[in-house]
Amino acid sequence: MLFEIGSTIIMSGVAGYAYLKTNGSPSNDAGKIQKIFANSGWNGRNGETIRLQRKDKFKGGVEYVYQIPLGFDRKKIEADKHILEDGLNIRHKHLEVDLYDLLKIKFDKTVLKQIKKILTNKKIKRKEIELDFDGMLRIKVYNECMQDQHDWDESYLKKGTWSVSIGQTRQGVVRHDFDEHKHLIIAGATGYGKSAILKLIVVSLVLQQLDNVNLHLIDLKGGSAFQRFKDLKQIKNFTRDPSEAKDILEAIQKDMNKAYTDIVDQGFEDIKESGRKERHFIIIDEAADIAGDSSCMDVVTDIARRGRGAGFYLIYATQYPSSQSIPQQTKRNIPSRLCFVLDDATASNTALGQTGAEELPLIPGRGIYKNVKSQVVQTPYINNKEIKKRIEPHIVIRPRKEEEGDKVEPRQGEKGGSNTFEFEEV
Ligand SMILES: Nc1ncnc2c1ncn2[C@@H]1O[C@H](COP(=O)(O)OP(=O)(O)OP(=O)(O)O)[C@@H](O)[C@H]1O
Repeated sequence: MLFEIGSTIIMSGVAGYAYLKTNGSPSNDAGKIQKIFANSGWNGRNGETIRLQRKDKFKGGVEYVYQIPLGFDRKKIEADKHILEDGLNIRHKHLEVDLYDLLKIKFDKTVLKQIKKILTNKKIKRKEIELDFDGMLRIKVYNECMQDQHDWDESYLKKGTWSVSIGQTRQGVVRHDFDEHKHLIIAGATGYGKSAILKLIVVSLVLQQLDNVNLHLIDLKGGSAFQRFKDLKQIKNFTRDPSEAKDILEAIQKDMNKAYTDIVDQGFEDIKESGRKERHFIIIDEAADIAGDSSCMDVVTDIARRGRGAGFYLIYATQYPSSQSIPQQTKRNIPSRLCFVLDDATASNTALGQTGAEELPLIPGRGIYKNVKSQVVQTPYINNKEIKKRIEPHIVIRPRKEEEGDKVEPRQGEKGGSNTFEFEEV
């Protein structure tokens, strides 16, 4: 009986598979792509269509290489990539079950369970695509979604450098090298990973450049994400109070001016050429809260413009990207962006200079990192327990206010000792 049910299902599966193959219906991805291009008006000016040149299989997907017609607007397709992705994920009346999956079925009492599993897997799998242009249009179709969490470990560090891991793609780790690309704007709706990546950047900088990194943390979000860092010996300024932000920014600007003059006076073009080792990071989390204060924003813009040469790098995070929270001049001086999901295309355009962030899946840590080119990444995730473990050896117990006059020297924190700092877990 079981055998009969199983073999009937398999035979109808094989028949369905053969039907789809011979019928030439656009159940195959190449056919679907061609149809989507025609229906979306993405073809060339005279209606010329893209032409499939090659189809290469790789592990986990297929790459389709197309010749593109004259007048083809690649920006339009990049912006509307989701249309292509949605089209490829439209299901037919027949589920596109692989013949290979059917042939793997074992005829025992679990046969129905196995078939159900194959069909369920098929239903929840979503294809994702990547686009590339190099004279040809390359569309990589992946059979499965990107992994939705990458736990951070020490292998993400690159000791002695200013290059920090910012994301993971299918091809590997994506890094932001602050000495090369300098400042960074981070945007994203609440709850999708801004604080998490800021914490990871702080931890990475501390562990990679223990003696050379100077951190200025301006945490205006009202939460306590940065609180755990405030007693690190690398912290030069820390505030959660918007009214203190202006004084701190002005003091940083003064130091930046001095560093800049020293470097230029010594005949160097920038800090890298001067061989100086120290760098300053000004990290502002919720930048929108100081956006209305023109004196603060003048300093921010000045750091964005002149900080690169002096080794003063800005990391500017906001959940409300608008022309007010990210002024045009600041934006122009910060080409690197990391953007998590945003409410709409306008916000994506403001933060990223392109649409797309509004179409990201609702997965914490999923973002678009844009430097020279933009790519979808999953930011590595470090939890608070791991952060505590990593930074604890670098905590110093600072003198309390009343002791300051007595010039008490800061002491190094000891693991498990009486100086162990208490952390607030958020
Ligand atoms: N890269 C990631 N991988 C997996 N989970 C993540 C990642 N980043 C964040 N999360 C999860 O999402 C939660 C919210 O992240 P986070 O606090 O960074 O958001 P946020 O954008 O800063 O939000 P808010 O602005 O409200 O503080 C985290 O507590 C964590 O559980």
